[in-house]
Amino acid sequence: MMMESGQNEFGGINYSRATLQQDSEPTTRVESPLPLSMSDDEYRPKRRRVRSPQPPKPVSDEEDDNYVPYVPVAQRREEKFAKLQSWGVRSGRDRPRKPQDDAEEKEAELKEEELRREKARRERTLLLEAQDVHKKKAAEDAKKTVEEKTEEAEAELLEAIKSRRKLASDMELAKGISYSESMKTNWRPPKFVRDRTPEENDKIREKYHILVEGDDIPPPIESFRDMKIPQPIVDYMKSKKITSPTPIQLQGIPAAFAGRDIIGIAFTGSGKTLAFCLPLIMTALEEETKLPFVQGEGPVGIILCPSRELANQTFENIGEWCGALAQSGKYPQLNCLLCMGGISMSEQSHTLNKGIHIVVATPGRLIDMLEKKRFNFNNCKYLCMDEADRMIDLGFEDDVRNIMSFFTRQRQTLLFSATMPRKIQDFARESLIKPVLVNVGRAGAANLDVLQVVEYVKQEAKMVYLLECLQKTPPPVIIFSENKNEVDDIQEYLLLKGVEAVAIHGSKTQEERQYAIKAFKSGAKDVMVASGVASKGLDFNDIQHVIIYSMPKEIEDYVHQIGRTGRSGKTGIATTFVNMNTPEQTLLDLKYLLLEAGQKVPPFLASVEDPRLAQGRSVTGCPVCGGLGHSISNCPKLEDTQRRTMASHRMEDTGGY
Ligand SMILES: Nc1ncnc2c1ncn2[C@@H]1O[C@H](COP(=O)(O)OP(=O)(O)OP(=O)(O)O)[C@@H](O)[C@H]1O
Repeated sequence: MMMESGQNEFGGINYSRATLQQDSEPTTRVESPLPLSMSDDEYRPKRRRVRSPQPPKPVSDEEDDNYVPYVPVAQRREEKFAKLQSWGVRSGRDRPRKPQDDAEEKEAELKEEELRREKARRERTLLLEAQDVHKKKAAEDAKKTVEEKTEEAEAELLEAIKSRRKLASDMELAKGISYSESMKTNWRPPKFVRDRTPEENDKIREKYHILVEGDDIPPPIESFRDMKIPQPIVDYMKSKKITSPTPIQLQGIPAAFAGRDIIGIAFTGSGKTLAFCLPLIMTALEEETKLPFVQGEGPVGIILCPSRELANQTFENIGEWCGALAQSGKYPQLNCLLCMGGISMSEQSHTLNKGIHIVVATPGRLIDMLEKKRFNFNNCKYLCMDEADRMIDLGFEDDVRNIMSFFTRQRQTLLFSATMPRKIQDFARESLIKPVLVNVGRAGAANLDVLQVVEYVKQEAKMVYLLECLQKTPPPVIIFSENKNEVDDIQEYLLLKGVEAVAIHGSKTQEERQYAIKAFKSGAKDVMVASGVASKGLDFNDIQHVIIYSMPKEIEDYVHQIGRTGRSGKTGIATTFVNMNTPEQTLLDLKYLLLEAGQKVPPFLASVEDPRLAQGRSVTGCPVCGGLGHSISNCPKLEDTQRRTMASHRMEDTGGY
């Protein structure tokens, strides 16, 4: 049915935006929206008002109604003069002039002239001043070095990408809820520690190369016993050769016990897991001791991990420590739930049917469980993110905010990683409450216990050379490749050559992934070929050798990959294959990382020149990815983020296809 514009099918008026605007702004011409199928030429609005018989003028209704024809000024003056004459009013023109009138008129004219000149003078001065400012700025710009100009441009770029929302739930952001004080706990350091002077504390930190930032930083404590950790856990750790805390633990654990939000950065294999799990176990123990949990209660805290493998590993660690507590007979049993894709929750119904103290989760499954109300966060007060830079970066940021929205009270937030670029650190600092930053070594630096060997291997020679390379050390060995198909090809080749190899990558089923990890961890298989999945946080026993078959674009990934060896004070080797397919910038990142770690730089890598040095610029780490070989303007991670963002916008624009 054809309808008149402005009318709906029931004869009523359609209050489109256009009509509403016309009502409120009668003098403004408003374009009516065109029906999608019509062009401008086709569209002739039908009006309900009766038109005048005159031909339409090319103006809008309002102009039409109020139209006053233009009369030149001179003509208007003449008409006014004629009108006054007809009323018998004598104008100045025919009135006899007195000398006094002439003087007054002259004076007025002079004044007017003076005012006009003054105005012109002022305008000229303003113009000159503006020109002066412009010239000065141009001169200043000309004086700036290329370095200064580039730095300015990069600062602008950094500022532009900084504009992300605070890491808090939408509700907290909307209601402007922000907490100013850290969480209160009952834990106190022993008296001899409390009595230390700040200088004494600094000396201890210096001894362990611990850098700290923040207000009222809790003191470092050099023994687990002095941290007041329950004896059964201390004994259990001893059985695992964990006798004294590592640097991240001796500063991180007291800070977490004191209820502080933490940004914890320490190299791969330095014991971060214990640093964030122990405080949660202690909190859960305290709550359980006060009032035992029953079905439907808990959790007290959650640990978020970016991958299923890492979640599973952390869950197993917590299970062992809680088991040690319960087996002592002196402490209650604490229940921990693993919440991740790929496992059925019915498998864990025995835990769900009791009170839950701790949840270890990947974001997606956790959100799903919370939405289904399988448990809630009414009593949850501890949120830790492992590999936090990965969690905050890219895809997981919104999931994390979503998870935060299930908290109904203040929480203690802890972020841990071996790599934490400045951009993420700044962002985290803004989002946490009075955070303590604990930094052991440069964020993103390689573990010094890993001997890094970089070899030039032609693309076509890689596979054959791999076999030779495997001879460098006894097993276990991990081989990393960036490409899933390549992972499969390498495994197939090794199997053909009689090497016991398993493979793991994102396209494998959960069972296949679990089988591969189990077989490798138990020593049943000598070699694991992996894509990025296995690089972050996985703790395999005594890996002797990591072979990086294809160098990752992002240097952070390289740091995590070589970090699968040389863990908990042991040494290991990492061999990396590069060739002319490796981007120059990646090579430069690698070169600086080797130099920083005091490793041998092979001649072909040493010859890669840094264009920034030719421009007279200094070498500073990229704030987005921490790479030392490039600046923010050509950061591969930023490019990747932008590509993904654009792709997701395109998906949204096309309704997800
Ligand atoms: N105080 C300690 N003394 C000796 N070994 C320890 C100590 N704390 C932890 N470990 C052991 O060190 C290994 C590495 O620990 P963990 O996995 O926590 O490292 P990480 O810092 O999280 O590494 P990544 O950054 O790769 O995740 C583990 O096997 C752990 O049992």
